[in-house]
Amino acid sequence: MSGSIWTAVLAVKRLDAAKSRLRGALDEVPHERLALALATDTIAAAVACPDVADVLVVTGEDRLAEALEPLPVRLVPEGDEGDLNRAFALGAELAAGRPVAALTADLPALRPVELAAALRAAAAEPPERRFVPDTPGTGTVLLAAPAGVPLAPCFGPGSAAAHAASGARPLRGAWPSLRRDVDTAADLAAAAVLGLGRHTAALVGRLYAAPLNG
Ligand SMILES: Nc1nc2c(ncn2[C@@H]2O[C@H](COP(=O)(O)OP(=O)(O)OP(=O)(O)O)[C@@H](O)[C@H]2O)c(=O)[nH]1
Ligand SMILES: C=C(OP(=O)(O)O)C(=O)O
Repeated sequence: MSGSIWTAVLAVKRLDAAKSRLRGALDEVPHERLALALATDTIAAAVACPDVADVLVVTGEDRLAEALEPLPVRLVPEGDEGDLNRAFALGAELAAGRPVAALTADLPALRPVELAAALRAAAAEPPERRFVPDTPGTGTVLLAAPAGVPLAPCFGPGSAAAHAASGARPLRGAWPSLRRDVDTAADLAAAAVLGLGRHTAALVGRLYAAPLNG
């Protein structure tokens, strides 16, 4: 199955609390701007994916509206208390009969063609929930549910095992830019090797550029 069929749901934590494991990793870079850039690049890649018809961003962060203004996304207010799985479930309820792809918003190297390939694999028969583990294999970057099937997200520490235990099937494609979530400075360096999206690159690209004279 291919074509623009999916509703992508991305969750973004409030910037003052987001990406706490990255805080202070790059002292020249303001932390909240970096957290915003990571999310913006991920969301822009989802928008550019040919298999995504609709992008919902669930957040309690007011500053996201301005940053995402140029992109055709729907912002869904999360309410006061942050809870990642509740945020994904809230977005999934608004998917209007489409299959849902819940994606973490910390994939600054994400290439739309790799997301498309994963979504096509997720749409294979039989219709069932499928997920893509992160590069280390313990977390989850993508959880996909067919139309009419509850998303039942189990994101959080150890979510790959939790999603498997919930009956979702892991997808085994390579998709390095999809699997490369950024939690730490080492993850950001690895994402830079893959190629950062333009918002993140504008902030940190020069820190990872290869020296000109060896
Ligand atoms: N809307 C919403 N998004 C969340 C929440 N918690 C995490 N997220 C988002 O979910 C994705 C994956 O979460 P994590 O990798 O744990 O990111 P994080 O919580 O910002 O990072 P740490 O503070 O280092 O744990 C990121 O895009 C976060 O912005 C939440 O409570 N609400
Ligand atoms: C929320 C998750 O991200 P991380 O483990 O990278 O915090 C997850 O993998 O479910």
